[in-house]
Amino acid sequence: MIDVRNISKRYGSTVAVDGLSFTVRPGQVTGFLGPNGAGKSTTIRMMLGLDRPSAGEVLIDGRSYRSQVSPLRRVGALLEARSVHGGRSAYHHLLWLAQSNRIPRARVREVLTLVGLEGVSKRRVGGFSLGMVQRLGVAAALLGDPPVLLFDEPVNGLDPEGIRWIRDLMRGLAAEGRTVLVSSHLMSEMALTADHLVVIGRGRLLADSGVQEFVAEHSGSHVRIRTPEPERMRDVLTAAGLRVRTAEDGALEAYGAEAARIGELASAHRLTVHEVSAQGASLEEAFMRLTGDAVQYRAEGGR
Ligand SMILES: Nc1ncnc2c1ncn2[C@@H]1O[C@H](COP(=O)(O)OP(=O)(O)OP(=O)(O)O)[C@@H](O)[C@H]1O
Repeated sequence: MIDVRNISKRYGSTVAVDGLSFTVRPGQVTGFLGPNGAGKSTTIRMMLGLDRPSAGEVLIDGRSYRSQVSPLRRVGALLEARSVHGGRSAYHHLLWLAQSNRIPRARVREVLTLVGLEGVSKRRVGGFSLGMVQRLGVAAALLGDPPVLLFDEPVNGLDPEGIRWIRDLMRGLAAEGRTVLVSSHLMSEMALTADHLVVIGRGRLLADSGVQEFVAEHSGSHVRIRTPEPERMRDVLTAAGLRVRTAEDGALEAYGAEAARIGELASAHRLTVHEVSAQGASLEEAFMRLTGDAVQYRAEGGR
């Protein structure tokens, strides 16, 4: 379990993370979502003790990363743009990591097989494709068989097969009871991978909920109604407990009921309708709406 307690991080006048608190629980994939520059990487770096919070603390299974006795056995991480010595073979890269963390040599073969690199383990990493480098990064994260795993934008630059592989892997790790946190700026990807979402913008918490709840609360799906009697229609819908707003073109938008129910209400009150249509909203739109202010601020404030 990861316990983020009121952490903040300033870089000069930039507030990268601003009083952030949330908990990442075991047995599920938690998506850590936010637009570019929201503070995801900074938060993950603070979880790993690579950056020190200006305030607050992060506890992993009750202790800070720095005070873990065998960190690689407690927490595995795949960071963005990781640098691997290009002249080394995959095997020697992992062996070096294993030996410096007192992890048995046999585990190197195990993780190479786990990520499907056993056939190329003697090749120089410098000649690896992005997908292979990513698999090697995952192998390193799994080396210490840790109960907690952090993945920072793991699907960036991967082809569809690689994306599916990472997704299945993360779900498998969570199913084994591990704590899995994965950052992304793509809502659509998280909807397929995560069970739980932590959404941040401008370094602040915007949402912390199950994926299903998030969809129900933020998807904004509604029914669009065009009628020559909008006032009366609005009264009928409101009386039936629905939330109604008027769109820019004068049509009504009703939230909280299916199109069929609205058709029935109109018919029961002898209201003429010219259109009753269900309007789905994608999760991506929900995410954009939620983080819109944060992004706008960034565009104005610049980096
Ligand atoms: N070392 C640093 N020095 C100065 N500013 C930094 C540093 N690291 C991050 N920042 C700033 O902190 C803010 C948050 O950056 P961070 O990389 O954590 O965001 P992110 O959500 O991971 O975004 P991205 O998806 O673009 O990586 C940004 O405004 C960034 O410019």
